[in-house]
Amino acid sequence: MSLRTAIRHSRSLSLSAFGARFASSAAKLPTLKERLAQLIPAEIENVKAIRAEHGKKAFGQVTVDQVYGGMRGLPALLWDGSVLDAEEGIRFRGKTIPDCQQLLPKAIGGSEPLPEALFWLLLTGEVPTQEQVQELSKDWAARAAIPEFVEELIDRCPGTLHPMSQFSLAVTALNHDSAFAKAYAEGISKKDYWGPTFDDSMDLIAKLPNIAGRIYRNVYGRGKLPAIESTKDYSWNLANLLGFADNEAFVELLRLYLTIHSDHEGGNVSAHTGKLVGSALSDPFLAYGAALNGLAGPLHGLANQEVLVWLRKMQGKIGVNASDDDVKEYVWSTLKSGQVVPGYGHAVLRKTDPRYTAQRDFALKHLPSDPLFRLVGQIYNIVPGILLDAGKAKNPWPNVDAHSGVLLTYYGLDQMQFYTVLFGVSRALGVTAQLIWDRALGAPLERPKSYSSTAIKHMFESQK
Ligand SMILES: CC(=O)SCCNC(=O)CCNC(=O)[C@H](O)C(C)(C)COP(=O)(O)OP(=O)(O)OC[C@H]1O[C@@H](n2cnc3c(N)ncnc32)[C@H](O)[C@@H]1OP(=O)(O)O
Ligand SMILES: O=C([O-])CC(=O)C(=O)O
Repeated sequence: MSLRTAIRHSRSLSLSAFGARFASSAAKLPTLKERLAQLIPAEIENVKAIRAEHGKKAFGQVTVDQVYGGMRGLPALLWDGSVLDAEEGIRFRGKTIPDCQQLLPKAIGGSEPLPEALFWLLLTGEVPTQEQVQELSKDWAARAAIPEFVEELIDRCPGTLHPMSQFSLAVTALNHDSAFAKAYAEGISKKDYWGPTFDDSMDLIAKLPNIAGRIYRNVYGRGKLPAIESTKDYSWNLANLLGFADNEAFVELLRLYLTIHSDHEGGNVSAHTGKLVGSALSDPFLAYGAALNGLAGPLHGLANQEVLVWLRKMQGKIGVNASDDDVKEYVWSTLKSGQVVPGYGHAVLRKTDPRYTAQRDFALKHLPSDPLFRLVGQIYNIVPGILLDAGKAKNPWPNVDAHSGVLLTYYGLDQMQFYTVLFGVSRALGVTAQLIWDRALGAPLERPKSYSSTAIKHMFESQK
């Protein structure tokens, strides 16, 4: 088959064609791994064709300011699961959040998308059937148990150790049973890397609820962990492990939460870290442990904790039904003391984050008169103007973290230090999806060039 025919062939295997072919016999629907195995050869050809045609073309200039400025806007990474537009926000394989809410399979009686479906979409670019999603839920439930020594490791952590540190410790320790590390040690061929990477990724995702639940119950004294239920979906099981499955609205919130926090293209700290560490052929557990350490920073995933801490401090200082003027004064005092307003601003986005909007819509539906939700809305009307007046932030609008904590708090999950763990459960979907593709496409070791300030000066002085 010629290159072009192969690419055309891969495109023609769109969901509809594929679905139609298998519609006659539901039993023949491929599993996620089988579907990936079908997609990989054509995608390898697709990438070859892109490189053959465009490989020597330039995106544009790299400026010295970009080197000093956190590489903003530098085109440097391949990431297939999602692409971020500064104005519109995220699209998962071309689909907006409202598209996903409409198109992805849901739980029976539910109205939010299932994160299982989002993972399928991220990996394949295709919307799975209800049945494929159910199979994935079952598969993850079957893989959910964590080794006893990891349970002991978590149990021995002092309650004062931040839940994110406990989370990253436990995820790193899962590398003990890595299929990829074992296969590599046994001399697996490069072309087969993706298989054990897929298996590890599925194990990792499946085990995160038990890890998160155990940390939550240990740190906050919530008693014994229930067993995973194999007939329930991933979010229900996570809610159950945390002790909130009785509340169907909370389970729906988790489904939405895990879907929208999963992926935000490749350059954010957690995604890029996972990809970078994976490029050394560290297995998915090691790569994701590293990603979690990045997510635990206050300018990234920890901002969801910081928002709630900040809101509570604000309420402590100016009361629960404060006037706009009091809120304004509090925001200015935050800025004047050299701190950031958590939950506002973004490295790429220049408009309100659609993940914020999705959570606001959820709040309007489920908790419209909650006082903390009202405060979040009040702040939305105040902070952007102040950040614009302050004149530094390039984006004065709220990001995803400005809204998540208020929803969790409403349902009784008010332990703010735990919030980033939930973010970490979700982000595993996006990071592992790309790790699998990276290994399938033979992505090389990442190793960009660095310069010292002296070298930069010399380079341009010698050009004068
Ligand atoms: C899931 C996520 O990771 S979403 C982001 C979560 N993080 C937060 O919400 C923390 C608050 N926000 C911020 O700190 C920033 O907006 C970031 C880290 C998200 C993005 O940083 P950058 O891309 O560097 O933002 P930007 O180019 O607009 O920064 C320019 C200046 O404005 C400041 N600024 C940006 N956002 C804010 C903010 N929310 N409050 C106060 N100052 C801000 C920056 O600190 C920077 O100041 P400096 O020149 O003194 O260093
Ligand atoms: O894109 C970013 O830099 C940060 C972010 O919102 C995310 O990772 O979800």
